[in-house]
Parts: sequence; C-alpha cells; structure tokens
Amino acid sequence: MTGPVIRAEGLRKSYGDFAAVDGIDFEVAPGESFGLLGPNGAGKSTTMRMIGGTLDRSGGTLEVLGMDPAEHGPEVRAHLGVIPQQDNLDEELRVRDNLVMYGRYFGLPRSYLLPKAEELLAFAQLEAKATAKVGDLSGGMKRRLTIARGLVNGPRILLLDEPTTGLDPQARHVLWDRLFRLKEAGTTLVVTTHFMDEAEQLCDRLIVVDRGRIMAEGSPQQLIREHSTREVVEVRFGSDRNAQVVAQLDGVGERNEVLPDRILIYTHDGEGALEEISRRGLHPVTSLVRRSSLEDVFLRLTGRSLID
Ligand SMILES: Nc1ncnc2c1ncn2[C@@H]1O[C@H](COP(=O)(O)OP(=O)(O)OP(=O)(O)O)[C@@H](O)[C@H]1O
Repeated sequence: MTGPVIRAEGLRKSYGDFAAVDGIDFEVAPGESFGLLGPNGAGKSTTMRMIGGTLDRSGGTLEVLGMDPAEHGPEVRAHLGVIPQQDNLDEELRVRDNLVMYGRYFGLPRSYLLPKAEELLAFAQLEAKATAKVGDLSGGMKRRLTIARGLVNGPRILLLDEPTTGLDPQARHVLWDRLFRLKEAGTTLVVTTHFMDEAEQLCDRLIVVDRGRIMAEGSPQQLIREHSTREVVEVRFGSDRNAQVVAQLDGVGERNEVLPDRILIYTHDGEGALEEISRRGLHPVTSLVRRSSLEDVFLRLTGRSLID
C-alpha cells in the first residue's frame, strides 16, 4: 500500500450540541509514527476510538487501510493493535497466558500463538515473568505486557492511547525504546499524548489538537521553528511579583508569557537575555535557559498549558 493507511476528512463526533471532535483532517503514511498532542478533553481518545471502529462518527469520512471502520469493523480490527489508556489485562491469568488467550479471541491457532508468545515476551523484556501473576507486575511491566498483547495478531497499525501516563521516568524510557523498535520494524504508530516530551521522542509528525480542532500540524522540529524561538528563559521573581516585573522585561526577548509561577522569555539567545535582565537591575530568585519545546508551541497557539 503506497497511499495513506489512515485518512480522515472533516471527521466529527458530537454528543448533543457538544462537538468532541469538530471536523478534523489528517493522513497517516505507512510506517510513520503519527501523534495527536493535546490536553485532557481535546478529543484524542474519541478520535482513536473512531479509528478503531468502536465508536461511530457523527460526520466526515474516515478510511483505515482503505476501509470505513464503521462498516468494516472486524476487518479493520484484524490489522490493528489497540492499546487503551487503562491497562485491561486479565488479572486472573499469568503473564504468558494473557498473550495466548488474547490471541485465541482472534481465532489464531496454538501452533502460531505459542512461539509468538515467546517472541513477544522477549520483545517486552518479560521472559523472566512469563509465569508470574499480572498483579505482581510493576506499572511499567503491565504496560509492556499490554503492548505485547496488542501485537499478538501482527498488526500493521498500533494505536496507543496515552502510552506512558502514570509511569515513572525510567519505565517511560524503556517503553519508548520498545516503541522505537516497532517503528524501525515498519509498524505504523498512532500515539495520543499530552506529554510534549513523549511527542518529541516518538512522533515523526503530529497534529496539535485542542477542543476538538487541529491547531497545527508538522514534525516536532517544524512546529517549534514555526511557532517558537530557539530558546526560552524561565525566570521566577516570587509568585506575587511576576506580574509587576514583566513590564520591565519588555524587549529583552521577542515576547514574554506570564504564568502563575514564572515568566517565560522567548529569545534566540538565552544567555544574552539573562545578561540584559541583570543589566536592568533585576534579580530573579531562579533562572534557567532551555530550548523551546512543544509545550511552548501549545502555549503560543492556545494561550494555555498542555498540563492542567
Ligand atoms: N460519551 C460522552 N458523552 C459526552 N461527552 C463525552 C463523551 N465522551 C467524551 N466526551 C467529551 O468529549 C471530549 C473529548 O474527550 P476525549 O476523551 O476524546 O479527550 P482526550 O483528548 O482523549 O482527553 P483524555 O486524555 O482526558 O481522555 C471531552 O470533553 C469529554 O468530556
């Protein structure tokens, strides 16, 4: 297949008068790692469920591998791996049996499933836990098992809804590494996330969504280049002083944003901006220079932060 594996045009989902997904257009190419980045309630899970054929759309067109998931749910799902936001592993079963039993739901034969389960245990780095109870696994291990289970049917597209929410930093890195390997092996990944670092790590291209609409589209680097400066200086003057001091920072960078706890100064030269602040006789309690991120892009586009 050379065309897109997913194509949405004017895709919409309404609940009464409320549009959870409000007419969005996007395409996902084969082998691409595509992201939907947006805050809670942006409409990401709703979009994923329409792709997976478990939620009917209210309008627009949607094609997954050339088929309409609303009409060809089982055929579409045979080629998808779906990783929901919450792990829904079978706690009664051991680790390996979770893989084998899930494969049975797809009608896959034991002769395929037994070696496949071993391959997936190795992929998920869970060989040593093959006979452990699911309840005895750490959060990161459960998440890796859920992903391994979603791969049991050898899907062409893996849908991952908030894959690392609730995991500690080390467990997130292990998981990103596993997903990177899948991508290298040619699996198309569609990832929803409200973590800008996850979007930057995993996605070749992404749409920034807010309130059911697409605010911007591009690679993480393109989006940062188009909507932010190279560096950001974060200064704190104490929460009650930030709003007063900001007027004195006019012209230090290209623009400033005042957040409840700090001021962000957007500039191409962070160290130079810090020197200018000091020349103006201002002494922040803390200051740091960092590079711009997708969080800055989101703030620029919506005036709000990705994390509530
Ligand atoms: N069955 C429903 N009835 C009414 N409103 C709904 C329903 N399901 C979702 N919504 C609303 O649709 C909006 C989008 O929800 P969705 O779960 O897609 O957001 P999200 O971007 O995935 O965020 P999260 O990460 O919190 O799930 C939210 O405002 C949500 O409250």
